[in-house]
Amino acid sequence: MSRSLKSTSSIQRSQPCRRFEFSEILIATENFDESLVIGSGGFGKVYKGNVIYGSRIVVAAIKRLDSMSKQGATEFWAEIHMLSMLRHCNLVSLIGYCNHEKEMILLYEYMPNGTLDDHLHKLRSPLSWLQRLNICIGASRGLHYLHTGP
Ligand SMILES: Nc1ncnc2c1ncn2[C@@H]1O[C@H](COP(=O)(O)OP(=O)(O)OP(=O)(O)O)[C@@H](O)[C@H]1O
Repeated sequence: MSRSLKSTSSIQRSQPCRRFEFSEILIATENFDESLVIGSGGFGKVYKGNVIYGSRIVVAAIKRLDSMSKQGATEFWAEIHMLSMLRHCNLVSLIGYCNHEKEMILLYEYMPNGTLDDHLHKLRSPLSWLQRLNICIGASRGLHYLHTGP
């Protein structure tokens, strides 16, 4: 997910991606309560939950690998290795991960404004052309950073 629709919170550049205990994930997701599911993708369900990060409590999007997913350990570790080195204001930050027995869980900074898809196709208030232009510029900056590196 790109971060063209900016959130108000931001993860500090200096904060590294950290390993979370499974017990922390269970608390944050209230034992993977369905009421906290905010979406679902190729990796699995995504939950919204509060976690302790550094000295703060932050809202996280918590992606839990589904055993039926075509993605697996290779994609999980690749995501951690790649995203833990990258920080850019137009990319969603990976804040941590949890690997416990067969559980593979990724924690990202929560984006409160929804997805670009929501704004283009689902929400009632249409984006202005200026907003669309700024989204294109932000996405391009994020992509440029991914191509050229930190
Ligand atoms: N950081 C986030 N903040 C808020 N909501 C998120 C975040 N990440 C994912 N979501 C929600 O979960 C849904 C699924 O996201 P996910 O990234 O798993 O799937 P995707 O974007 O379809 O990508 P893919 O299927 O290629 O993994 C999104 O559409 C969005 O609603």
